[in-house]
Amino acid sequence: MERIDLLITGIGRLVTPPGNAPRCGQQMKQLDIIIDAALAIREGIIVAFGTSQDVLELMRDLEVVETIDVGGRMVTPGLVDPHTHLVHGGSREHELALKRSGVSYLDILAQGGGILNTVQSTREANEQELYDKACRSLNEMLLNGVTTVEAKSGYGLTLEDELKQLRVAKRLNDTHPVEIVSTFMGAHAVPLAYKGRPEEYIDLIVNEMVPKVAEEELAEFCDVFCEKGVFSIEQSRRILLKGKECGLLPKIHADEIEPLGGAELASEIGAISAEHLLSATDKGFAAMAEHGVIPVLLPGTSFNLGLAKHARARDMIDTYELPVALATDYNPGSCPTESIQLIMMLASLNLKMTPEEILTACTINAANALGRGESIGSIAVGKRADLTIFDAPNLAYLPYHFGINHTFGVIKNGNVIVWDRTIVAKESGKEEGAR
Ligand SMILES: N=CN[C@@H](CCC(=O)O)C(=O)O
Ligand SMILES: [Zn+2]
Repeated sequence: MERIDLLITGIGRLVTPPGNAPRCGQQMKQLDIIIDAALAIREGIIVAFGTSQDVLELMRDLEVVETIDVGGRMVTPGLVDPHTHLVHGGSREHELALKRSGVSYLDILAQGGGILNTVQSTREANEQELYDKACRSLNEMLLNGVTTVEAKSGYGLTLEDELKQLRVAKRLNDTHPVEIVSTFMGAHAVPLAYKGRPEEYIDLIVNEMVPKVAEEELAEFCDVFCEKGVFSIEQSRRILLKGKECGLLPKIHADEIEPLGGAELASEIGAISAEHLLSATDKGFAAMAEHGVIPVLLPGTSFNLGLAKHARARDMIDTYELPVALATDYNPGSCPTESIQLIMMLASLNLKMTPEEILTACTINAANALGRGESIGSIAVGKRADLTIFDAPNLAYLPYHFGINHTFGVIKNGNVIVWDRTIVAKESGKEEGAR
């Protein structure tokens, strides 16, 4: 008799974007909704879902090992956070007064603070300390309903310290229920030791760091902070093309503060995504649409930096038909929050995205920004059983009732990891190293 490992019943509302591909433009509003649903899982994979009546009929002759009733709650695909700086040492609350007095983000960096401050704390921390701190953040993300998280390096800025951050990310992936996707970001800032000699630091990145990270298979992506006073378009191109040559797919922090042309560069070199984009131009959006670059928007960062300007999500969706994704950008400087639900609220408030677009942006489009559209990001037969259970009557309730966590439960790889707002299991079905 065929076996079902977990049957989920009592789903008041099952909500998912359809398919595996990035959802562009008006497609972002189109979701599949099943009222009074059930879902069946075998070996971590969704094998059936539909109305309770249909699924229970299908289950009639099968051996069901475990059944859970979610009490009429709403179920969506597990949320995906495709842009974070998860692994780092220290925190930067001591810069708050400076920020509030009007000193800009880039000026704090130029004075040796900001990112460089966190570089110092990260270098001073050992792997266990970095692991423990990141693990606490990851637990917060999980409790918020997130099942996959991208994590960038970029607070080491020496070969050894970058590898240290990436090894911590790998260990988190091996031991924590949430899946971690690693990005090498040695080009996050020019370290103090190379002040005034950025080309020499870029030589180090290109000649030593990128090949070593690729050889040790410590990252899938390569990212650069392409910004005035940080890395120029030409420098970013050189680093990202080297990454691509070594098998690290390009991502880019693009046009966040100044319209340098990062969106155009992302298009030219075939980046999977371009992120931030507050100052990106129409030319940049058109190029991204032509080359299939996914915009990853980070409304928590513009909010926390107190900027009047926000990413032009409506133009990206309505005019350029881009597949917008959303992320926390969790980091100790510009966006110290793990809460994807706060980001959902800010996407509604400041980016004017609809609840349907927001769910699409946090699931299938975010999954595609990590090259994982085939396996996660939507509820479909054959996809991984990563699900979030919300204590909310409908999707609009999430950005509407803000400032609290609506996640009741999380299923990862078919295992119940969070139940009644509590982490109840430490394993996600990972084969190696699960705690
Ligand atoms: N903009 C560059 N990097 C991060 C901030 C990192 C930091 O301030 O520590 C970001 O994406 O916002
Ligand atoms: Zn970032």
